[in-house]
Amino acid sequence: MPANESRAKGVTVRLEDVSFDYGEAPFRFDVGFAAAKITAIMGPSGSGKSTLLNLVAGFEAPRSGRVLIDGSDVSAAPPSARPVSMVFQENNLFAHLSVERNVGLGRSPSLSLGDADHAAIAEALARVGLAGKERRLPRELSGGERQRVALARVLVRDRPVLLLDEPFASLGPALRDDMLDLLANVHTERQMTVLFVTHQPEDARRIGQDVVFLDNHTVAATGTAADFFDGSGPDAFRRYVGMEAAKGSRLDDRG
Ligand SMILES: Nc1ncnc2c1ncn2[C@@H]1O[C@H](COP(=O)(O)OP(=O)(O)OP(=O)(O)O)[C@@H](O)[C@H]1O
Repeated sequence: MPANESRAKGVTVRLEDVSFDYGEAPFRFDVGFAAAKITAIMGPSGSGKSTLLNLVAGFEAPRSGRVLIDGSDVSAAPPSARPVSMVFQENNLFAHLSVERNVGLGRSPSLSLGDADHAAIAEALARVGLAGKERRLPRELSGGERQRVALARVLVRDRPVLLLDEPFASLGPALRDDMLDLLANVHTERQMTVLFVTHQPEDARRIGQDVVFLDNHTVAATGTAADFFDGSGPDAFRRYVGMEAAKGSRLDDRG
């Protein structure tokens, strides 16, 4: 994209007295996310992290309350009408489409792409280190490269809010570090508002500016990453991080 073309900067995201349920124990979220920051969303398995992202993305609708993006009520808007991109742990790509076309979907869902679109796609693929792999199919890429394609699609889509649901969880530690660096650099350039679900305290600490900690289908604590990680974070969070660290060391023992 030419330097003078305007880019979407991060905007605030707010769940205002949102309630939701899948027919069982209800969720309740009343929480705001600062514009242009990376917020790590953490919490035990089943606490509601993916559900929260799905409410922001529009894959689920609140029973009551409102989802506000940049102050506008998007509660009734379908996902495609929200200024949001989302990257999942895997399966972000269409298996039968080339890298280039998978990224192109971020510009045009019908893949009607003009010269400017092709230039933006090439720039994004170069940015994530995939120049030369445009014609490959997803199965011809490594797991890390597939997540880079998903990130390139986010870049060409250029929405002000980026939702990441454990995007690097299936990658090994070295690759994960590379992806975190790439994400941090892209965030510095684009300044989008990032909601980043992760089970890895070290990932949250490395790129998170704020932390939202969920427990039992609701927000148990919020604060800056510095507050959470300097030892003064909430008790429930310290217990959770202790449990995750213990799990990690058991895995290391096995490896
Ligand atoms: N589509 C669904 N239908 C019914 N129940 C669901 C559905 N999706 C999630 N749940 C339930 O809602 C609760 C919260 O799930 P959610 O995926 O939001 O948790 P999470 O914090 O992201 O967990 P994890 O860390 O394991 O990914 C869980 O008890 C889950 O079983």
